[in-house]
Amino acid sequence: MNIKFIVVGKLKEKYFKQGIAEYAKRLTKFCKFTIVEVPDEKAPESLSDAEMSEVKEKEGERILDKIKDREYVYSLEILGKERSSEEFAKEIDQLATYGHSDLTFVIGGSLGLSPAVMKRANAHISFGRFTLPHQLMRLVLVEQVYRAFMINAGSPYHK
Ligand SMILES: C[S@@+](CC[C@H](N)C(=O)[O-])C[C@H]1O[C@@H](n2cnc3c(N)ncnc32)[C@H](O)[C@@H]1O
Repeated sequence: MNIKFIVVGKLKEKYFKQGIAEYAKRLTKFCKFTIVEVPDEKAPESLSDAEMSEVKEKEGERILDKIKDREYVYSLEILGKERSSEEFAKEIDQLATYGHSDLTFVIGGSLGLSPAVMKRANAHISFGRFTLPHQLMRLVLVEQVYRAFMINAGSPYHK
C-alpha cells in the first residue's frame, strides 16, 4: 500500500521532523510512505475574507496537482468525521481489501483547505474540534496511521 501525505509549507522545527522520521521508519514494514510538501502562499497578518479564500484556492490548486485519479483521498478537517483508532484501522483494512492501494491524506495550511480540495476528498477526518497547528497535525496523523497498521497486525502496541 502507498500512503502519501500532501501538506502545505515546509516543516522547519527539528522536533517535529524527528518525530515524523521515527514513525516514517516504523511504517516501512507496512507501506511505502511519502510526504509531499506544496509551497504555502505568502499571506500578511490581516486578510479580508476574499483574500483568505484566494490563498486557500491557490494552495488548493497546488494540492490537487499532486493527486492522481486513482488515489483515495482523506482530507483533514476540523468539521470532518471523527472516528476511533479501531474504526480507522478497520477502514484502512477494508480499503485495501477493495483494491485501494493508494491512500492520500491532505492537511491544509494555516488558513485551512479550499472547497475544491474538500470536494475531491473521498472521506473527511476530524481529530476533534481543537485546532491543531498543521505541522503538529502531520505528526499526530502519522502516529495514527502507524497505530492503524499495528491494530490490524494484532500488535499489543495498541491498548
Ligand atoms: C491551523 S489548521 C487550519 C485552521 C483553519 N481555520 C481551518 O478551519 O481549517 C491547519 C490544518 O490542520 C488540519 N487540522 C487542524 N486541526 C484539525 C483537527 N482537529 N482535525 C482535523 N484536521 C485538523 C486541517 O487540515 C487544517 O486545514
